Amino acid sequence: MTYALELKDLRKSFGKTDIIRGVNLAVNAGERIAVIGPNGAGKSTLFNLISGRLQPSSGEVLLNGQRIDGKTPFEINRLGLARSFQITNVFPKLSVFENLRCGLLWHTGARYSFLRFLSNLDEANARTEELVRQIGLERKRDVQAVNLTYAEQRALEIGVTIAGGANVILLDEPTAGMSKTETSHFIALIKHVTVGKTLLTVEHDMGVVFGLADKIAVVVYGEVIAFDTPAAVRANAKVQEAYLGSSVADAQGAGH
Ligand SMILES: Nc1ncnc2c1ncn2[C@@H]1O[C@H](COP(=O)(O)OP(=O)(O)OP(=O)(O)O)[C@@H](O)[C@H]1O
Repeated sequence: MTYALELKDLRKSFGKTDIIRGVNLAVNAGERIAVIGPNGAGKSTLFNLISGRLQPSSGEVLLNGQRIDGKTPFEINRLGLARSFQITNVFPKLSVFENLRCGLLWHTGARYSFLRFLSNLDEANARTEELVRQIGLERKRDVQAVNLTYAEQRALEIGVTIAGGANVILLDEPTAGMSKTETSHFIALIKHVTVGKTLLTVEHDMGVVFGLADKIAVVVYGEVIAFDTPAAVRANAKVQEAYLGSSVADAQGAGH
């Protein structure tokens, strides 16, 4: 069976310090995964290893069954994995529509051939209009990105991330900095635009985690100590002790 994303005994050391210590993870196509864990557990490092920003010390990363460890972020993106805030760019002076069309055309390789660019344009425009609708920014279609609200900018970033048609999407804390209302609206939006795609998020907000994820991967001290449904993870004694316990302790500490 081919997984959308598979990590095999993945390891990463910085100098003599082992940060990722033998991670195995197999994600089915179409699953939404939240990666959680205490500060410094290695979540961002894991995302950096998957997206090619960092090279593993050992182990394998497979995207749709194909080895991608050792490849550049650009090559990995071309193979169908998109990460927000890394590969994608929102250009402040371009409108919502123009930003989305750039993301789309960039991925279709239009920049290599002007003739191909022209022949693809009608189709690209239609697809871009659809993206504008998908991210709920129809009324802001022609507004420059710089003039959008914060939540709208984040929605646009998600739109640009999915514009290239990647089937595996990595999002770093997609709702960070949003109000409660914006957050619940945004969870619905993420669910909507990632239907049929495989999604991995790094997330600290437990409301988002339990609202969004089919499965949760709990990373503690460079290892995945649990990978299961939200209900099973919530009930997992090891997780309660290692992670949820510590966040209760943090919350209590913050109250003093
Ligand atoms: N380039 C690097 N060189 C050395 N150490 C690093 C490097 N990048 C990360 N680390 C260390 O690796 C550990 C894991 O960091 P990482 O950012 O992956 O954790 P995290 O789980 O994403 O934390 P947070 O939730 O705080 O973002 C930390 O101790 C960090 O200091």
